[in-house]
Amino acid sequence: MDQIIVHGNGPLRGEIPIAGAKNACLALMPATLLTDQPLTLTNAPRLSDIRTMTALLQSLGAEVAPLQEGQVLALSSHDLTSHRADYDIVRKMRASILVLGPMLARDGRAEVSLPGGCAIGARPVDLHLKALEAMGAELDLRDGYVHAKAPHGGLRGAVVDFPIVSVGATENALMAATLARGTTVLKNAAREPEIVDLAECLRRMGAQIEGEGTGTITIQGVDALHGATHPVVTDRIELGTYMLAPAICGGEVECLGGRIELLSAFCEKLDEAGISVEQTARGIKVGRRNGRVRAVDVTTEPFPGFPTDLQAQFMALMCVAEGSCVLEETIFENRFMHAPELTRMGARIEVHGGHATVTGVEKLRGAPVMATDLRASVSLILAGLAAEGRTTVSRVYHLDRGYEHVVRKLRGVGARIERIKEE
Ligand SMILES: CC(=O)N[C@H]1[C@@H](OP(=O)(O)OP(=O)(O)OC[C@H]2O[C@@H](n3ccc(=O)[nH]c3=O)[C@H](O)[C@@H]2O)O[C@H](CO)[C@@H](O)[C@@H]1O
Ligand SMILES: C=C(OP(=O)(O)O)C(=O)O
Repeated sequence: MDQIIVHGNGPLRGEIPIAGAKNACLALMPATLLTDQPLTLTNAPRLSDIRTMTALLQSLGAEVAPLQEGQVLALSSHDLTSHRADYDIVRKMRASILVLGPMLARDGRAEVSLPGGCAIGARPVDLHLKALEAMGAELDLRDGYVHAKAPHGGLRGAVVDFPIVSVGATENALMAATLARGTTVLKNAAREPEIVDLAECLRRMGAQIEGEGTGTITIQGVDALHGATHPVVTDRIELGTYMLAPAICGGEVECLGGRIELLSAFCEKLDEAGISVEQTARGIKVGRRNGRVRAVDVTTEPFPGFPTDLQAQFMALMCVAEGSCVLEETIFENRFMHAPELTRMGARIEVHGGHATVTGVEKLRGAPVMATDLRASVSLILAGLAAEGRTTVSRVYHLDRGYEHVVRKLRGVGARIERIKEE
C-alpha cells in the first residue's frame, strides 16, 4: 500500500486544474442503463470509483470503453445481460445503488445488493426504496439484496415527498421517473449541482424534466430515451479542497474551471476567515490576506449550504486559525474521524457528538497519520502542508477514490509532497 509524504510548506503559487465531479459522474454513468443508444461523457475524472462503476455496469452487460485521453467515457447498454448488481462490487462503493432505478425503469426488474454502512455513517437506502415503491415498484429485501420488480406495464409517475434531503435518492428517483408512465413530482428534492448536471444530461437524452436545482423537480415520463454527449460538471469538492491549500500555506493559487456559485457558502466562510476569493475568467483565484486566518463556525447542510464533503478539509484550516470555532456536522453521524489524527499533529480539537470545537494553534507538527475515509485523507495532506516537519499519510487508497493526480497537482504549485510504496 502506498503512503504520501508531505513536508511543511511555504507559500504556494500557480494554477491547479480541477477535474470533472466524481459524484456527478457516478450518477451520470448509470444513466446509460436507461437507453440502448450510446452515452458519451466528456470531462470524466480518472478515479478508482469511476473504475468501480465501470466494472459494475460491465457486469450488467453494458459496454464501457476505457477512459480515453481527454477524459472521454463512452458507454452503451444495447442489451442488459444481467440485472444483478453483486455484493462484491456494491460493497466497494455505495453509489452502486444508483443502478437500481434505471434498471427497473428500463426492464422492470433489478436485483441490487444492499450497500451497508460505511465509515462515516449508517447511510441507509430506505428513501431510494420508498420513492421507487411510490412509483409502483414491488420490492423484496432478502439475502442482503433488494429484489425489485415493476409489474403491470412498468413504473408509473407519483408524487414523492422526501422526509429529508437525499442526493442519491433524488438521483435514483429522477432517473427512474424519466421512463415511468405519467408525471412524477419529487418534493424536498436535493438541489446539488450534481443533480442539475444529471437532469441536464437526461434532458439531452430526451427526458422531460423541470425544476432541477430547486426543491421540486417535475418529470414527465417518455417512452424511450436516446443517446447523448454530456460534459461532466466541475468537481466542487476537489475545487474547495485545493482552494484550501493557499489558505493554509499562504501564496496565491488559481483553480482552473472553478465557479463560485458551485461553492458560495464555502466561499463566504473563507472570506470570513480572511481568505480572498476572486472569480476570474479561467477559474477562482485564492490568496491569504495578511496575518493568520481567523476561526469561523461552520454547520454542514445540504446544498446550497456548506458541504459535508469539505468539513474535514476546513477543519485542517481551522487547526491553524486564530481563536476557537465550532464545526457542526449535521449530515453524517460519524464524520470526525480525522480529528484524532489531526490531534496527533498537535491540533486542539474536542469532539462531542456532532460538534467539534477547534482551537487554533500557531503551528502543527508533522506525524505519521492514518487516512480513514476519502475527505479525511486529504484533510491530513492539507494539515501536513501547514505542519513543521514530515507527515506520513497511510491508507491513501481512500484518496484515489476522489482525487486524481493529487501529488502532481500540489507539486505544480510548489508543495513538497511525494507518494511512495509503503515499507
Ligand atoms: C456519490 C455521492 O454523490 N456521494 C455524496 C452523496 O451521498 P449520498 O447520496 O449517499 O448522501 P445522501 O444525501 O443520500 O445522505 C444524506 C443523509 O440522508 C441519509 N439517508 C440517505 C438516503 C436514505 O435512503 N436514507 C437516509 O436516511 C444519510 O444517511 C445521510 O445522513 O451526498 C452526500 C451528502 O451531500 C455526500 O456527502 C456524498 O459525497
Ligand atoms: C462521502 C463521499 O463519497 P461516497 O458517497 O461515494 O461515499 C465523498 O465523496 O466525500
